[in-house]
Amino acid sequence: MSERELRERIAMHGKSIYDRGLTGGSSGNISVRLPDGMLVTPTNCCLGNLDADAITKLDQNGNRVAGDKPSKEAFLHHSMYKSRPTGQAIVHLHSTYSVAVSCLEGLDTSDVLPPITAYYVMRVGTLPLIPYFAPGDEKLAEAVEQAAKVAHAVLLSNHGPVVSGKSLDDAVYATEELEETAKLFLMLRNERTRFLSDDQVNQLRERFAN
Ligand SMILES: O=C(O)[C@@H](O)C(=O)COP(=O)(O)O
Ligand SMILES: [Zn+2]
Repeated sequence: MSERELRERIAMHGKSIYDRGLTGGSSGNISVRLPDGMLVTPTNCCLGNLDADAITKLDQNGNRVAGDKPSKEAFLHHSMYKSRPTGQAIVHLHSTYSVAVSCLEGLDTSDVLPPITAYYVMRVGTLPLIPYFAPGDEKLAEAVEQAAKVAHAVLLSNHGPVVSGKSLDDAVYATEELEETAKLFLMLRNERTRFLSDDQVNQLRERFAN
């Protein structure tokens, strides 16, 4: 895809995400890796109203070469790309159910959500919980870089998900699946639930490795 097409695709996904209430106001950010840097949404912009030409282009050192002032999480995206060599895009949202889960006590911090459905295992798999740091804190980027060595999706405590994918479409779809699974998790919290077995999960992981 050309840079122009990628810019338009970021704007298209941003609008779709915003219109469905998956992130509100000016929350969330999206990036796509380029051979010579990355495209990232500008800071304080509404994902529902992105101007493709204003999307920021950063070089490999994080210097702005085009577009508006970048997201304050641009260096977090940069850190995640370092740990995910096959990652081509990253999506960060304040999707309500995922954020709700990120605020719960007593989570398994190595893998927050249980294997409720096959599609969750296929699209997301493992979801480490990152300790709380303020948005834009460099320590947040360092923590994500470490966790992203073993998982392509992470959940920021009291904040929201950050998901990388082999394409922008993949990153968006995985973030949406994470949100649906967070919703199911909360719905099922007080129910006796049959999760997928270890064997079922391992079979899915072998067939659909991320
Ligand atoms: O939660 C935050 O402040 C950021 O993580 C965020 O979602 C939006 O920040 P910008 O991309 O700088 O607008
Ligand atoms: Zn955020």
